Amino acid sequence: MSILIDGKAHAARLREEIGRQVGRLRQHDLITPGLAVILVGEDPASQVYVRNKATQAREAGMSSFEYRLADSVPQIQLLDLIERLNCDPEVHGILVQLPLPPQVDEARVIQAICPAKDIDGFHPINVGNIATGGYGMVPCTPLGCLTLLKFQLGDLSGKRAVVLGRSNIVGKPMASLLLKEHCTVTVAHSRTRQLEEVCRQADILVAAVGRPCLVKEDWIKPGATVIDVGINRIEADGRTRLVGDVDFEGARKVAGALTPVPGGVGPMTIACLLLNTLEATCRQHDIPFPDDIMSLAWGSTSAEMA
Ligand SMILES: NC(=O)C1=CN([C@@H]2O[C@H](COP(=O)(O)OP(=O)(O)OC[C@H]3O[C@@H](n4cnc5c(N)ncnc54)[C@H](OP(=O)(O)O)[C@@H]3O)[C@@H](O)[C@H]2O)C=CC1
Ligand SMILES: Nc1nc(=O)c2c([nH]1)NC[C@@H]1CN(c3ccc(C(=O)N[C@@H](CCC(=O)O)C(=O)O)cc3)C=[N+]21
Ligand SMILES: [Mg+2]
Repeated sequence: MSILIDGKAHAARLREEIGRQVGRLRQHDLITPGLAVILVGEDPASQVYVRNKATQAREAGMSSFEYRLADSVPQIQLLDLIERLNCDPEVHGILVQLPLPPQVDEARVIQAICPAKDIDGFHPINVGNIATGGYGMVPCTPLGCLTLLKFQLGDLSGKRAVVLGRSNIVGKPMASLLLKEHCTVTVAHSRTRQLEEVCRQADILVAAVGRPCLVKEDWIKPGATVIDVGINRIEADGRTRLVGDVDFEGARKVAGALTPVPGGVGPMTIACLLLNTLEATCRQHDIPFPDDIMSLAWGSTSAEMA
């Protein structure tokens, strides 16, 4: 049986540490980190995430500003709001929940966000800086995955990593981060041939495809570390249930360690969003922050703790 990587517990620890740092900022520097979240439309799942983000931001001592816009909102109105938030000194981080409705140009909206306040790490300036080895905001979901991987495995150098999915918000930045950690990285997607064989090579398998239970037991190399990013709502026995992109019951027979859904990557995504907001706040006020923001995320690895 494999080790269960408890993302929920990790995220709670990380949020506590963030809360302490926020307390310090408020007391010594009289600054309260502020997070603005924009939600367009009424997608129920998105509403849950936005609510969780706002609640957890407040619990960590941050200010949270929520903007709910109608599905039919004209693009110019969204761009105007972003411009206002860019100039607002009480807002240190801006997140626009994706996807956006068809009348809105997603790339245009992302580029409107001031890169220093782009806590999602989606702005081309941040993407480019990360890809070329410089400083940039790191997207929250891949950062959460990397944090869990480093906790579980310590040094990732030389490991074979397979990232399943190539989206701008998960797959591509995940591959970029793993490469930075000196993994040998393969990115697989819907056109990949012999997908199962490719996956079976992986010491580290990150699944981010949005296909319920796609990854089966026999796609996994025995002992591999499996990170399941997928959040899929399925109907089973007349009720909806949340499942990942990995067949959990099968995978736990062969994997060395794996993340559950729920309780794995999801909570880490939100904790990393708060971490990015804290970091953005420090940078905007010229307050020193640990060079390696990860040190806050993984104070100690499981190997060190054992
Ligand atoms: N836990 C969290 O915090 C988060 C979870 N998610 C979840 O992660 C999943 C992925 O999200 P996202 O990256 O936005 O998804 P996208 O739909 O943007 O991208 C999916 C990727 O998977 C590939 N793919 C789809 N089907 C297959 C298949 N059968 N075989 C191989 N590759 C396939 C696609 O290939 P191609 O490019 O060729 O089309 C694409 O690259 C979703 O379930 C989403 O809900 C997302 C963000 C955060
Ligand atoms: N600009 C932008 N940034 C994002 O980071 C972003 C986004 N848009 N659009 C949607 C996806 C999805 N996402 C999740 C966040 C938390 C959970 C989460 O907390 N999940 C809980 C369960 C929550 C539930 O019950 O639905 C868990 O896995 O345990 C899931 C998914 C962030 N995303
Ligand atoms: Mg997408």
